[in-house]
Amino acid sequence: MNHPDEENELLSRLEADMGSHSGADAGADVVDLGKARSARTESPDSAARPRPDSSDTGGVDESGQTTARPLVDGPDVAGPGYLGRLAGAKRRAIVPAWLRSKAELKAAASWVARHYAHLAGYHALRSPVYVGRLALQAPRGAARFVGGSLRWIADREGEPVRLAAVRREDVGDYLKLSRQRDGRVRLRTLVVALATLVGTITALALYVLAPGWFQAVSLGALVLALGAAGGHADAPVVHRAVEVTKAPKLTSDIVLRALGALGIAPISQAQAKGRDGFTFTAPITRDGPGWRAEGDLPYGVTVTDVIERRDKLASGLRRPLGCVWPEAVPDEHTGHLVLWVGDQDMTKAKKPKWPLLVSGVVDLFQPVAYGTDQRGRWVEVTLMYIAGVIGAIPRMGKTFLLRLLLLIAALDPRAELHTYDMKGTGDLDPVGNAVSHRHAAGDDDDSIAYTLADFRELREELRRRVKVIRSLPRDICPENKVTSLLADKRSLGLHPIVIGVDECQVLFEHPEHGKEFEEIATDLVKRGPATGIVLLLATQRPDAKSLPTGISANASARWCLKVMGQTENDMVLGTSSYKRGVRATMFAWGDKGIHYFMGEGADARIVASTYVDAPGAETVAVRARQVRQKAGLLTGHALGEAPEQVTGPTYDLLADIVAVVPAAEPKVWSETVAARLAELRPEVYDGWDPEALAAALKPHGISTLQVGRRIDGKVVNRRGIDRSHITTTIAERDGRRDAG
Ligand SMILES: Nc1ncnc2c1ncn2[C@@H]1O[C@H](COP(=O)(O)OP(=O)(O)OP(=O)(O)O)[C@@H](O)[C@H]1O
Repeated sequence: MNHPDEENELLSRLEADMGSHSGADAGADVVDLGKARSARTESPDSAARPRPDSSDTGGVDESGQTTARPLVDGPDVAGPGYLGRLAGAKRRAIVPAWLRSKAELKAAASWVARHYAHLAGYHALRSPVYVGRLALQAPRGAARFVGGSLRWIADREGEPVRLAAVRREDVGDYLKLSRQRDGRVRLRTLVVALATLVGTITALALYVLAPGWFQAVSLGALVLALGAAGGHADAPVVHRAVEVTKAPKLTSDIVLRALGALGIAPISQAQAKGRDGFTFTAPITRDGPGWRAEGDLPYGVTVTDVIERRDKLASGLRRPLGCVWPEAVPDEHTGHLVLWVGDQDMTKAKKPKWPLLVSGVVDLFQPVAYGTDQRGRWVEVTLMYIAGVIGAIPRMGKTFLLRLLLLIAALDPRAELHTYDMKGTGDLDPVGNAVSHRHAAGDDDDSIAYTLADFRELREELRRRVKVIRSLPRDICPENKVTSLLADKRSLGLHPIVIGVDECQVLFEHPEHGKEFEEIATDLVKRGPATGIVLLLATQRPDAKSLPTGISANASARWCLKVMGQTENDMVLGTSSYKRGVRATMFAWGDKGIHYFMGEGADARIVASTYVDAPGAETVAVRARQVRQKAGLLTGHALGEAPEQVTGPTYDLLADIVAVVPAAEPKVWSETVAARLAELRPEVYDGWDPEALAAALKPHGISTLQVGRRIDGKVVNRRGIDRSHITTTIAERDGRRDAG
């Protein structure tokens, strides 16, 4: 039988052959595939070699000239040489990863110890019941023993053969067998007589000589042995103490059976023809608490096709869905499948304890463990230099994940936290109230105003930081970004700022301030990471409205729990993630906290975030607060201080002027502008006169000028503004900002 790749190669050669003839008689060639195949089978590598005869390398055209057929297959020597192959070879780890992990070994050892301690306790408690049951079964055991011995003496096992000889009326055989039986019976009778004698003497000796306890033990052992012999197969005396989860060994047959059941045509067709439909490239091995199989799918089948049918794969493997994790290997071809089958469902498997739950602080510039992968190994995240997006359908663990990340941030005493729980259920309160510089919960007007004021402050802070970084000497700030050392220098004010917003769509969809929130958040996402400002946005409705594309496209860290469709998936995980097989749609409803994590240029990984409930979060936050208190780094909301800007929010004067002066009015008197501004935002502009406006415009480099207006036929000159000056200044400012 030909291998599929050989067949494909053959077909492409035939196509090439047909193509070469097409000039003379296009489409007229009839190719006998059967013959061609058998020719191919006879000479397996002949197709790859250019053949010398002219009929194969070309043809003869009408003018009698030989036409050279372009050779598509190279000469014999193909591919890298020995050294090249060695350089490109993939070395398997000498010590498997799971053996290198001390934590994993420790966990395994303690599981084994606890398992046997449980067994011992369970059976010790039930041992009197076991003894009673065995004693009850002992008479039956004794009867079986006597009956069995008598049958043995009488050579009952030979009886069927003797009867067969009788039926055949074969006198010779019968006599031979009878003689043999007589000899056997004599010998066995002797053995039994001797054993009975020895047994009786031993019993008598024990009765006379042995101490009482020894007699009791011996009698007990005899009764138990007879009890065990008298048992029924369907009524075991000793019951199971542990229902061991049946995690059968993953074999190649099981993998092939499961792949064959996926309904992927090329695999099914190959298997129907007696081939495997999957080529294992490495032996199936233990990998952490599970099995790992690796190999190539048939041509044209991608790992994505398998991931899409994860539920069918689980059915084929006869394992729970949470145990079955097909994955693509990023630097391999798209048909290279790694199948990891865990012993236990990922959601149910016991997770290691999060070390930060009980002790320790964090350096946000360093990676910090926040979850575990399918194999139970820690997955780390570096919260600095990122802008992150968390997306999921409701109730999958989005808020818990955001809170977990904020707890990590809280444990770096330098980090200034701004926490916004727009859902308003108080999920972020443990962090917010303990350590946050700014914190609000709910989507009422006060919370929105508070958040807006803070966002405006953050925008100013971002601008300040950009200037500070630009002004720092190269040797101190070589990469033009905040480093851990720079963050330590309090005089520079470049400490990490971590902003977490749950249900961020509330901000971006706000009828009045939505655009401004979007503008500031986009700026923070784009320029924040380098300046030490980290924005983490969580939403349960990842679409273009709730997560503006300027933000979702620029986020460098993405966490995607279960979502329902391709659009949401790609919105959170990045364009064409779904196509590449990174599909958070495959998570089951019960996969709470399980998500795809993509960050820091790394490929998507499946992670189960550490479960820290509200009391746990409170404990960690209290510890974080104590550390901050000691370092004198507790500020703002955590100290009970109200922000200064809430009652008098900062504003964008230039944008406001453009809003109130339409393009049809190129030049307007200052008093008109002031009146319109006061109408737009009375809390800010009420009481402004032309002088106040002129003073406010001065820092922007804009001065007022004489504007003449015809009133009652006379030209009246007053101070005013030229709208084009305002728009030019805005364009310059925004241009600089974008460029920055
Ligand atoms: N890492 C986790 N491991 C196990 N269970 C979790 C995990 N994270 C969250 N859960 C469970 O999922 C539930 C929902 O979590 P959470 O409130 O974070 O969801 P959500 O996506 O924010 O929901 P909503 O959209 O309603 O705000 C929690 O009550 C918790 O029991």
